[in-house]
Amino acid sequence: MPIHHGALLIDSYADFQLPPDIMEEYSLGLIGKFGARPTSVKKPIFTRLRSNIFVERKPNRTEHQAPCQCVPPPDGSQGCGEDCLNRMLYYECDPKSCPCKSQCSNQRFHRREYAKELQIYLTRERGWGLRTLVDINQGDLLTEYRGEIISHKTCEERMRTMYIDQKNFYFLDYQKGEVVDACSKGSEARFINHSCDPNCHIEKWTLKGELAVGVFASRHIPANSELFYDYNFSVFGNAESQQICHCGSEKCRGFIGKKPKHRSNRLV
Ligand SMILES: C[S@@+](CC[C@H](N)C(=O)[O-])C[C@H]1O[C@@H](n2cnc3c(N)ncnc32)[C@H](O)[C@@H]1O
Repeated sequence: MPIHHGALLIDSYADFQLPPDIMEEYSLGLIGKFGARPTSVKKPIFTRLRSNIFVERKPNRTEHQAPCQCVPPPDGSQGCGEDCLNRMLYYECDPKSCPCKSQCSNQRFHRREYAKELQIYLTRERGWGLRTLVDINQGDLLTEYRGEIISHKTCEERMRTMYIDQKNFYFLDYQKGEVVDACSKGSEARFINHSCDPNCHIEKWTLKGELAVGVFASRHIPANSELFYDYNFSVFGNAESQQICHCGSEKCRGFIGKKPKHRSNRLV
């Protein structure tokens, strides 16, 4: 480019929109502005993933999901509602074969219909948390919990080595024998804290032969509320190291997650 043209561009103003990926990271506060924090507190560092990484095996890739038997509503409204066979079984419809075509409402992960205005911010007693800046309706998909898919054996190994000094844990059960590890690579869902009276819950949906782990609103969530789900999944570490819960709800059980039954070092 001729040098004088560069100078012209620098001096001129033009509206532009950031690419969707960068815009998403900007609105989460991962770049530029960031939810309120003292200057001494560092931004959490992690690699943001757009899909899970399968560390020890190849992902299943089933291209075709059996079509449901829904009929597209003749008035053009959304199809594949509550009585869609795929929806009832927690399968997303295949965009190529769903009879409702563009009217299908059962492709939320595929279409990335996540909450638009989530923000990572520093809480008082729970470290970083995730909140919504807008009202959320009951049943809405908020975000997807992504990370590295590893076996329980690798998870235990990582806990003994890589994560030995970790105070925060970012694991979620994926399927039998496997865990989503969002410690160093994941999505904003890794910042969702535990509550004994949560406003969100986890649902696992099947999409092209693999699971998508979604965080859904369990009730109406007003703007500026922190998001929580119940970490009722696995026990990490031993009884002595079990973490005290600061969810602040009247139903608080005192500890995060399930109470360990015995005092060995174990996962699950
Ligand atoms: C998945 S991370 C959530 C994000 C984390 N707060 C952070 O700063 O990155 C889980 C960790 O957050 C903290 N945490 C989550 N819920 C909590 C709660 N109700 N009370 C106290 N700490 C909590 C615990 O240290 C837990 O191991």
